[in-house]
Amino acid sequence: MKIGVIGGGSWGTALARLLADQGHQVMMWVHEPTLSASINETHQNAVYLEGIDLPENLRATNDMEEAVSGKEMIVSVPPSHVLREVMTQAAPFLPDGIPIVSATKGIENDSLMLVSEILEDVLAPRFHPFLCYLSGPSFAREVATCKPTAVTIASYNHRLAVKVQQVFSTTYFRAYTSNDVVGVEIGGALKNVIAIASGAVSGMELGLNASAGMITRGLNEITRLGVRMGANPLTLTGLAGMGDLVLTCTGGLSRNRTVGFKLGQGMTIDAILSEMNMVAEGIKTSRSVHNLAAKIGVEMPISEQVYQVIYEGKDTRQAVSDLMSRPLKAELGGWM
Ligand SMILES: NC(=O)C1=CN([C@@H]2O[C@H](COP(=O)(O)OP(=O)(O)OC[C@H]3O[C@@H](n4cnc5c(N)ncnc54)[C@H](O)[C@@H]3O)[C@@H](O)[C@H]2O)C=CC1
Ligand SMILES: O=C(CO)COP(=O)(O)O
Repeated sequence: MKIGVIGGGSWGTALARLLADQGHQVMMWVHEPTLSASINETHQNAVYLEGIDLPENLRATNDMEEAVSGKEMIVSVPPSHVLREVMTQAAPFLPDGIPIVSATKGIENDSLMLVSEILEDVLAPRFHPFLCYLSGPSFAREVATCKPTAVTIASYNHRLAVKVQQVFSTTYFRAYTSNDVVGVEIGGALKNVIAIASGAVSGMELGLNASAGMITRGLNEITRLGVRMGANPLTLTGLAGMGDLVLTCTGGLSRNRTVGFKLGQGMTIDAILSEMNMVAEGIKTSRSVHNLAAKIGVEMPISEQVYQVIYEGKDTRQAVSDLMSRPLKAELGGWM
């Protein structure tokens, strides 16, 4: 197949490499003008996935038309804050009737839209039946080094999900299908916020009990929001929910966990961001969740503390103290 990948960050590059590894002709659109030339010359993405060799049938371009027109499948992987802008640029060149696979995780700040809602906003209705969402525990570097990985592909269109599942699955990459788009999206977006909290717990050296408590209560509030928005709670016990939450909260490769760890050690968010060239989606998502939870009346105590630490400069130890002194309650209240 001829496949276009929109977004040449670490995840776009890892997915493009996976597809090229299967023999497909892959053209990857990258934002930075100098990066496309360097990828084509060196067959490495030195900025976002250093040290990984890329096959010759993976090419990069800055020209959106070249990346999109004439393709038989599109993979959309920009960070969520530029997704609307980038896919608006791509829309005029999209061929009709081809799968559009989104792998971005996040919730848009001002509109509070999920990635699926942004894409449906930007793309004409005839493209909507061809949208699907790939999510789950999948560090780019591990996928790029062929480590066994399992993900979920969600779509309202079951036949499309099965088709895309077959295109992506390899001996080391196993995709499951789901019809729960909202559940898969909420899991992927919210785990990044909880990973910041979990990293902060480690940065403050609060111990393993606290980490396990944070992950479990994090899953509780993710499920509460998901169910309110129409998700199947079982989706949130699956790969795109608990799976990705555990990976991101515990894995050293997580950018979100690293941001939280540094906050827990006392660094300011500005200082942390000044040394990062990659995205930690949980930073912006915590702001969306703060507004979304207030708008629809869902209690999200951990996400709210992450918001206050990042956007209001609250001390991380005070945040933990505030969480521990909330009114006592039953474990399974709220979403059952
Ligand atoms: N890296 C990973 O392991 C995984 C990432 N994801 C998700 O994939 C999405 C993309 O993240 P990564 O590939 O990790 O990105 P990254 O953090 O590796 O790189 C940042 C990306 O943002 C792009 N960018 C920055 N400013 C831009 C602009 N103004 N216009 C267009 N593009 C711009 C850069 O070109 C680059 O592609 C995120 O939603 C992330 O949560 C999902 C699963 C795994
Ligand atoms: O989404 C991811 C793994 O599934 C990547 O997590 P980070 O963005 O925290 O690195």
